[in-house]
Amino acid sequence: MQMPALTLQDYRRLAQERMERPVWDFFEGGAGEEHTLAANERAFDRVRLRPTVLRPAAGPDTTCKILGRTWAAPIGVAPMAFHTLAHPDGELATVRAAAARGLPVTVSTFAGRACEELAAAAAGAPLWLQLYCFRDRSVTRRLIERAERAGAEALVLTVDAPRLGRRLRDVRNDFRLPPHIVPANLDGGGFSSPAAHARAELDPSLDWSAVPWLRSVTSLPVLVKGVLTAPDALRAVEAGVDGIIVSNHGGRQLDGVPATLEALPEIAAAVRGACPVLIDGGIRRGRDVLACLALGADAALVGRPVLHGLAAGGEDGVGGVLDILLEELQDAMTLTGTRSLADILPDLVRTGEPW
Ligand SMILES: Cc1cc2nc3c(=O)[nH]c(=O)nc-3n(C[C@H](O)[C@H](O)[C@H](O)COP(=O)(O)O)c2cc1C
Ligand SMILES: CC(C)CC(=O)C(=O)O
Repeated sequence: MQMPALTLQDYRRLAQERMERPVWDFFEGGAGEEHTLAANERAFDRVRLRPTVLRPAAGPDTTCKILGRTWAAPIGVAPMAFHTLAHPDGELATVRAAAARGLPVTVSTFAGRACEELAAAAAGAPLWLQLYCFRDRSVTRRLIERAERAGAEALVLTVDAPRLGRRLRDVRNDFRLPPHIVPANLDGGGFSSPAAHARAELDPSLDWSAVPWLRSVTSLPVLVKGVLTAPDALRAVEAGVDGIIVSNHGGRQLDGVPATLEALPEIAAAVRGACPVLIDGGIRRGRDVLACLALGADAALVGRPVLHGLAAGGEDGVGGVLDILLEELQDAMTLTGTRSLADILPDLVRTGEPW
């Protein structure tokens, strides 16, 4: 009998057993020598939690409010292309699993399932759309209109990808999507090589004027994803964004940029509550979420582990991954004497040597 998966690492192993090597490499890989990719996870190994004892915190309140909506916990699913590569149900399974737990999903521009069916599956849980800006802005505008009509609640503009990073695993594998894997919310073709398609179609000249442009075509809140420094965070606030996602794209863009957990404190200090600050990259345990909040984030988004759950068991697998994170977060809150997210203050963490 197979042992049940108890950690996100268990799900990672289960997924690897099931996936073909080039697809695994596309999911897992990062840019260049993958130093930043590794640093994202390693940064959490330097965190030391400082519990407060004899402050009963059983059944801690994990709920949080982001952009006026209550999330069951400060945990969401980061946008990732082509969940259909991991499981035929793709994003439908992901959204169902997250929504059943009161958690939000950000759907990628390159989602493999239609945003209308995803919005229906979200059944009232928040659903956001991630945007890549195309050279042909009418493509982006049509995508926004479609998602808005379907019920998407916010737009997440990815700002760290004027060109796609050098993902050497994909280059070596000459990675191609199988013909049946296509972005369900985009028209046209030429999608088989994600790298070549991105190079040809995404707008390399995107600048801050994208934010007022988005405002002119939609009334949805706009977040920017991919900010790593305080000056850029301040520019984002000046541009009037509704939220900032501290992200290095899971180490897939520029190798050599810092781990997101390292970048977070200066950004949170600069933003000073002007808008929500979210983070993604390397979050693999419930207590990692606690560390993100202590260092200034309002919520944390999880990427690859969701694809691992999906590959291992479809909707149930994603549910399993999210349940582990939720239970580990409750565990960490109870054992640190943290009754609600308001109790999570910078003093909860110190930095030490990696475990
Ligand atoms: C397979 C894969 C596809 C991704 N696709 C997108 C995408 O379409 N748009 C985007 O903004 N970020 C994309 N990302 C980056 C994630 O949103 C996120 O920043 C990153 O995966 C978080 O790190 P983690 O995987 O360590 O949790 C992708 C990441 C992976 C692993
Ligand atoms: C299809 C790609 C542009 C999406 C992706 O792999 C990424 O954004 O990391």
